[in-house]
Amino acid sequence: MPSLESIRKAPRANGFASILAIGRANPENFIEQSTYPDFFFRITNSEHLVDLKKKFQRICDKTAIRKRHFVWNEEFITTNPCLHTFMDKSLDVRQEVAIREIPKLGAEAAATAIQEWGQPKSRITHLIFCTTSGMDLPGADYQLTQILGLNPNVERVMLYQQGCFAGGTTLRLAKCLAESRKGARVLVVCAETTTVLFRGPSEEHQEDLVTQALFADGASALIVGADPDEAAHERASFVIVSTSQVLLPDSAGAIGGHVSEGGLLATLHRDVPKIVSKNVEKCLEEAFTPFGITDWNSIFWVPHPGGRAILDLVEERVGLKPEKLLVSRHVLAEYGNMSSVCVHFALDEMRKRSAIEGKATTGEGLEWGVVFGFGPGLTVETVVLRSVPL
Ligand SMILES: CC(=O)CC(=O)SCCNC(=O)CCNC(=O)[C@H](O)C(C)(C)COP(=O)(O)OP(=O)(O)OC[C@H]1O[C@@H](n2cnc3c(N)ncnc32)[C@H](O)[C@@H]1OP(=O)(O)O
Repeated sequence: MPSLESIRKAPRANGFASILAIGRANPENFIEQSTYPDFFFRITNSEHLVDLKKKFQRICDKTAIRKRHFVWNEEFITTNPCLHTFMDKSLDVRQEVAIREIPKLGAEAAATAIQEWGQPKSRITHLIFCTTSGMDLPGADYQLTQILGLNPNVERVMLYQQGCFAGGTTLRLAKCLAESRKGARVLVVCAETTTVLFRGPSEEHQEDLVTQALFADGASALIVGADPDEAAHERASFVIVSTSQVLLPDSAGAIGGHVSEGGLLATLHRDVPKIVSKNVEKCLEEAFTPFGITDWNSIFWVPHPGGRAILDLVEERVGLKPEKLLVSRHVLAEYGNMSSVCVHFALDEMRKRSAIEGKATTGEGLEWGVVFGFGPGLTVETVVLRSVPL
């Protein structure tokens, strides 16, 4: 009889978990941010709120967002008057769309990742599905398993209602799963939609205008596994070296989201950029001290682009060269804040740009890099990556 110790040890992977493929998807429908204030006030019958519209225009102008994609369209909003007001009962309408669209959008991103990976989907052993949109039982993980025809014995983890830091959470969990069993291949899917939080403007709740100006719809998918099978042409883009999660001091209530009959109401305190930027260096020190790295311009950067002001203040406080945050700024500009999805888009963008620009590695020619997830709590996920040679 084998000993318990040998049973425990035998099936573990030898190496670090790596990202073996990245896929993404956005709904076809998109709206340019320059036209969004007119559109938003028109479709919610709010054009009489002239000053509020001017304020919304000022906010949209400052977001540094060029366009955002949405699963919903004008007809959906105009035919559902409960979405024109601030807090009418609207959960059923929102749920119906989110429960239908989230698995579909996720499946689209997953199909792209599986295609790049080039392996039979029967090799997928685990699924992590993450969304802040449309809770259901069985959940979006089940729906995705059905749509893609994954093995019924795929081991699923469903993460609902985590918020924007969860792009990092999924990397942390995928690393644990991939390294815990030889041959494990983890499909990570994040999918988000604003269907849950779209609402008409209100003079009494002007802070919600920031939410209406920032968030957007999209999905990302990764295949994560250790010990790439070179004979089968598996190839890593980034190695996941270490992960950590922390709650920031004095940040309670800074970012939150409350679900009620009126949908998901996000709260974003004005000080979010200040709180995040004040704490980023400590996160970096804790994550990189074991590797002897102290020059934050010597690593590649993939922070969640939660808002332009967050990126600006992080850049200023850490003393980063302007090119360090270009990839995150690009994702914010072209897609808006897609919550958990954003950092995965940024990783995809980074490896592709690095290849096009003839850089030596997937991380802009650098060896080490960091992914930051920021979200409710205020929670920060810090993920240390190693790039791979191109
Ligand atoms: C959901 C998750 O889990 C994780 C997330 O990603 S949460 C999202 C995190 N993102 C944020 O918190 C947004 C960060 N903020 C920003 O990027 C910027 O402040 C912004 C783009 C919204 C505005 O840019 P800015 O440089 O601050 O412009 P500024 O001129 O100061 O503000 C524009 C208007 O917005 C208002 N405003 C800015 N931030 C606000 C806030 N958090 N709440 C309410 N109003 C706000 C200002 O009062 C100002 O109004 P007036 O023009 O009437 O004076």
